[in-house]
Amino acid sequence: MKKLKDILYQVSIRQVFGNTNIDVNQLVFDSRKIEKKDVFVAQKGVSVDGHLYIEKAVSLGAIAIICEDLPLNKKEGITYVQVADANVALAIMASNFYENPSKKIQLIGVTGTNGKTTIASLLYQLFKKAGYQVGLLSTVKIVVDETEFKATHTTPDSVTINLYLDKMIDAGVDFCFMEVSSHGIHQKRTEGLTFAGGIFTNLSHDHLDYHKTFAEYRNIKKSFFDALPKSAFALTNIDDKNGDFMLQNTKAKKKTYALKTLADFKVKILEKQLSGTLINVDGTEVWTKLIGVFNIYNLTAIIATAELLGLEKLEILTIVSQLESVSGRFQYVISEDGITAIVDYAHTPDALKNVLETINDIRTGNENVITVVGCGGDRDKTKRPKMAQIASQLSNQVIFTSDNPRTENPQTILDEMEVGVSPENYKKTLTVLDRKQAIKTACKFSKTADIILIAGKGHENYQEINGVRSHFDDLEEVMNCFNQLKKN
Ligand SMILES: CC(=O)N[C@H]1[C@@H](OP(=O)(O)OP(=O)(O)OC[C@H]2O[C@@H](n3ccc(=O)[nH]c3=O)[C@H](O)[C@@H]2O)O[C@H](CO)[C@@H](O)[C@@H]1O[C@H](C)C(=O)N[C@@H](C)C(=O)N[C@H](CCC(=O)O)C(=O)O
Ligand SMILES: Nc1ncnc2c1ncn2[C@@H]1O[C@H](COP(=O)(O)OP(=O)(O)OP(=O)(O)O)[C@@H](O)[C@H]1O
Ligand SMILES: N[C@H](CCC[C@H](N)C(=O)O)C(=O)O
Ligand SMILES: [Mg+2]
Repeated sequence: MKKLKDILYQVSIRQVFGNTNIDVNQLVFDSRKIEKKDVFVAQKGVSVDGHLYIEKAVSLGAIAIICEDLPLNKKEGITYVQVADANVALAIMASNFYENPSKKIQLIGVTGTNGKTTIASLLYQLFKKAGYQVGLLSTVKIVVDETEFKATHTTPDSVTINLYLDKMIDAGVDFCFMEVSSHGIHQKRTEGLTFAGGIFTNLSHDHLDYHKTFAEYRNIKKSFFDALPKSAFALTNIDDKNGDFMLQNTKAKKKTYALKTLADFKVKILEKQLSGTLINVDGTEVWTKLIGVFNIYNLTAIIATAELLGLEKLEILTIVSQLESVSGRFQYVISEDGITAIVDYAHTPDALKNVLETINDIRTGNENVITVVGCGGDRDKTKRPKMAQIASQLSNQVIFTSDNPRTENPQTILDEMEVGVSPENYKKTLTVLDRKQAIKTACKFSKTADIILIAGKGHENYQEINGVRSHFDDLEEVMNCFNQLKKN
């Protein structure tokens, strides 16, 4: 058992009622999960206020309450601690509770609009192949060296982060690569962690429902670099408009990577094919299975990171040529009749544009590009017309369909997308609400050499409609269609 006073170390406390020299069981922020002797941290959430559940937590056995606003009725025998910021307090307490695992590991955070999962997952692969024990906290999964766990968020809550970092310490992990989302930074999920390095990928339109303005979104990302310690490195994509801005106030060692601008780490693209890309790294030619200029940015970031973490250049380049693409990121299958289907997680305007430009770059000429795309419900609505315009502009045919409608009316989402299509592209577009049928339609429309892009859901193996998640897998669906075509 841990003492409450020990896990409160370095928390900014306003007032204490009761004894802090008490044994506590777990640190919990959801009253529904409270057990005897737990500490309940009340967070002012996005949809409800956790302070409303203080009494419930006490009735279920909580022995201490951490909150921003003290309740009027305090119960005898319960310790109440008023803190300046409950999210920050939770994160610091979570680090203390697990005895600061981030200090015992080389923790690298990856932030930016797109590319976080790709970079973190490739770094995981690279360091595993180099013989290290490695950890990964990503949108797709959490990995403690070789044991996989389900991920629910891109950046989990601070208790979950520290719990897995602690498991990593037990498993002898040397390096952990984690995605740092803007929600994560804003909700202080990464507060109090000791990072050995931070990587910035790029910044473009996303989450403007949550952050309201682009400047606010950008400043949140920057605050991650502002908080890095002097001992860490801060690696930025200097070709990105905001690459420089991110490192303006960091104390960490500033490092840059680029394909175009002068930078500490630079890579040149020599040849692009559907099977991979030939690159030049400081005079050495390397073949990679990764496709698309955006992925070469990701690759440059991982080569730079591996060097900054002390790996030998030759070893890095040898491993780079063996890296496999990440699931649901430009993952492709080719049918027996020679139709290519690409499944990609592009769910932002910039990502969709990059993927379609990549396809147009590697296509040979006469084939058609047929895109199946939708937009998620309960997410940034302003992405919708933009993504529809990009899809219709850069494809020969587009089928708009449902992504994860969540609690929204799927037809409304499609209507909001269609507003973005310019008149000259009207005839290219079609709406098929049901995603399975939309994929089938794309297959029916295509002939030998055509390319079908199924965008937005990548690795996801579910579709969320009205709070219910049913099994759905874009790759599985398109492969079924290809098999059906074969039979007919
Ligand atoms: C919008 C958002 O980020 N919401 C996150 C937030 O939830 P919330 O603030 O809405 O929580 P709430 O329901 O209002 O509850 C407030 C507090 O009361 C507590 N509570 C609530 C009910 C109750 O009966 N008892 C109780 O104690 C809750 O545990 C919570 O502490 O805090 C929760 C606990 O940490 C998160 O699970 C939840 O993620 C939701 C599920 C979510 O969908 N988040 C997405 C948007 C997200 O975070 N995405 C980013 C990636 C985005 C990207 O880069 O693409 C991510 O990092 O995953
Ligand atoms: N460096 C990049 N620049 C622009 N687009 C990219 C880049 N890397 C990947 N993409 C595109 O973005 C999609 C998502 O990539 P990835 O999953 O790596 O991003 P992410 O930042 O982890 O996203 P999320 O915010 O959902 O966690 C890919 O499927 C691809 O279309
Ligand atoms: N991390 C992103 C993923 C979006 C994926 C897309 N398929 C959707 O459901 O909108 C989000 O939660 O906004
Ligand atoms: Mg991700």
